Amino acid sequence: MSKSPLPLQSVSGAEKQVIKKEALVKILRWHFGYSDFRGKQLEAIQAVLSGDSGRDCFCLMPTGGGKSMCYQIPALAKQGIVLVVSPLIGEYEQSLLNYDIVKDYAAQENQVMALKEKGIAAEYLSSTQTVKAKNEIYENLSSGKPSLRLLYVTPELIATSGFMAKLIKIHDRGLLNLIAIDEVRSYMGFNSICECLLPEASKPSYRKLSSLRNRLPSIPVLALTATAVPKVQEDVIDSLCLRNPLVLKSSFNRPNIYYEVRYKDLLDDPYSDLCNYLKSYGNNCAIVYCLERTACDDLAVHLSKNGISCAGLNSKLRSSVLDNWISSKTQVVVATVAFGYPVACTAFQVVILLQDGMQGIDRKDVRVVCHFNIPKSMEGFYQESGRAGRDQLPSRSLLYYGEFILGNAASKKSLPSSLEECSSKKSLADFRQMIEYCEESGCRRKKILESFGEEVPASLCAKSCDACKHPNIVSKYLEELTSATAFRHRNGSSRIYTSSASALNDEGQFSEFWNRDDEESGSEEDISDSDDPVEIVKSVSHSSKSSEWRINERMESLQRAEENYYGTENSQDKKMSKADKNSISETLRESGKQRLLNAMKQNQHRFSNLQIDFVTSAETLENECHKKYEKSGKSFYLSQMASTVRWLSTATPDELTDRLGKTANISSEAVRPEANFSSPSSSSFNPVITQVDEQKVTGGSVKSSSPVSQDTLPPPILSFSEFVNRRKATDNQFSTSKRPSSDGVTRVMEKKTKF
Ligand SMILES: Nc1ncnc2c1ncn2[C@@H]1O[C@H](COP(=O)(O)OP(=O)(O)OP(=O)(O)O)[C@@H](O)[C@H]1O
Ligand SMILES: [Mg+2]
Repeated sequence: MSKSPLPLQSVSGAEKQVIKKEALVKILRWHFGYSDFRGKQLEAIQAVLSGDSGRDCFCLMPTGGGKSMCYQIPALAKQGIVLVVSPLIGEYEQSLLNYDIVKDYAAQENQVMALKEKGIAAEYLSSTQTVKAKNEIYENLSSGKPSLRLLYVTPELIATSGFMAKLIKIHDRGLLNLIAIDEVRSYMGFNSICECLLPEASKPSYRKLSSLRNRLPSIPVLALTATAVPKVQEDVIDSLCLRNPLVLKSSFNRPNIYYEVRYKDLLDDPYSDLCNYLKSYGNNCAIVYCLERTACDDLAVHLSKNGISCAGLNSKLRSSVLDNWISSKTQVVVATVAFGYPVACTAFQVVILLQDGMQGIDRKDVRVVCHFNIPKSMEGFYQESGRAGRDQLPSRSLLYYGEFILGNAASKKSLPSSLEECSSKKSLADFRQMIEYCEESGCRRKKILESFGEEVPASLCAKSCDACKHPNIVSKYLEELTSATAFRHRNGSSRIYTSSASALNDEGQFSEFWNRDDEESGSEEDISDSDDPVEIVKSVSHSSKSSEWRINERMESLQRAEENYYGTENSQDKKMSKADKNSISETLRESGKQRLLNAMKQNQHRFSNLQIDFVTSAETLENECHKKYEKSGKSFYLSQMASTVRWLSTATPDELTDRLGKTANISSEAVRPEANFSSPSSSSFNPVITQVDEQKVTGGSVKSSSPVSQDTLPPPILSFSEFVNRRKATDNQFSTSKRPSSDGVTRVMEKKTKF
């Protein structure tokens, strides 16, 4: 299917300066079949086509807003070529960070294919193309009358002298119309984070984009981005040397997306919750983002088991998975989330594709985008959730909020400290916005838009987020979450997870889940929100003054939560009057034990050398959860059970032994050295829980299944305040300079501590 461009004279308006709307709409209809321009498209197009040499333009439009059209129409409205620069990781960053980078760039390929299908002459130049294909493109460019209208290139190519020389030749022949720099945020985000560490000689190629302006001063530059916080906007204009650009900013509001957060801690089983959610959307298409590679795999298994057709993405499967997805054969794609910027997106091959590739892949009917883990930044979240509803039809963004990780010094490798500091500051601030999005009441949409500097009334949302639609329910969840957090602190667990070498799971990845040992040994100086040790290296800071305030804030809020908890403990009588309503039936307890037992069996490969009685151990852990319920209510019990099940999926044998030991003072049947329970035929896998009665633990430890009697209480576990104070004391012993007495947090802790 080939369409010849419309005769050019029909687009020249009577006024020489601006091409008339009607002429441009004609082109739009002829080539793309759309009846009119959207948002600021027309203004952008008219700006770059205005006058003799066009005007620079910086166009901020939401994901799916139709940015591509802003350079595709100019390419068809004027003889000559539009050069489109799309982001790709540079060689220098590759070698610096030693990442395994996927070099081909699906977005470019995809756009070019779509244009060709419409009969528009477009090509891309990338390292994945054959020499023959590249030569054909160059031949076309140097021919008397090139047929090419759009040429997509990477910033790396722009930076090469060979390509620049060719470009100048094209320009000198009067054939270069416009330079469009798409997804410009990617360069600038990277710039902001990492620029400080790059030696001058190795400045990445995106920095050399400014040379386009110097070498080709008469060609208008159109910069486009879907997300740009005000600071980034300034960066873009400066770095690209835009001259008096027309800045066009559309609202980032995506009115057709309903935003919702679900709290993992309050869910019985987030996996089934997600399955049910996706099922309720029938055969519609969805994307699920995960933090960890293993979580992707787990989720893919869960979804498949539940009859949801899905595919995880990895480098080998990538093309076929995407093909299937684009052609609607696969309903759900489970994807690993990226850090938000290309440099950090490359730990897994799939990520580049997701972050950048997905941007160009124009599947419009994604109805649900789910984040199974908290994204690293609002920008990333916006981009990813923005994959939903590009056809403007009602769609949903669902975020499962759970725990996050504090990385400690042990996880830091050998990145230059300047990088750590730069990336840490930025990532902490970014991450904080996401926590606020999840943990604060109030309109979610407003929070998203405010993070991009847009002031909007809450009424804008029109009840299309959970906080606006069900404010009471959301407040209740948040209250429960706060109490659960405090309660778990009282009982030795935390929603903040310190990560260290021991928190690495079998595959060398960081667990999302709490590690009790780490809490005592870990440093609270660093926050990492990464799924990969290499990423963590980048996202944490050694000296990390920048992260300290975050930690301080976090500690204070946890301490407040803890105090709330003790406050409510005093009014326990009042609470207990609701006991009936809150009561946990024996059936629920039995099913809880079964769940724990199943979780142990599922993870038996990790515990096979640990000679423990799974049935008794499950009972012990359930008792622990039940004991907590007695104090605080059913939701705590459910929350504890859910998090224990999740914890079992990542706990190391030592951690399990330790927890069982702490919980039940076990020295007896819960850990039986003589028994080998690694075989499925072993009696330890007998699922009949009632038999546990015969295996009661004696000798001062667990004596009965439930309820736990006073004399079987586990050894006391430090409260959060005790923990902080003990840390403080230890730190003071080592060095007074490490935690000076002027430390605001320490003083706050001292003042507030009740112990
Ligand atoms: N004026 C228009 N009328 C109707 N549909 C349009 C119009 N302009 C663009 N579209 C369609 O909207 C969809 C999104 O466009 P496009 O891919 O250019 O968005 P984008 O802003 O580049 O998004 P992203 O940030 O995800 O790359 C495409 O299918 C495109 O064909
Ligand atoms: Mg785009």
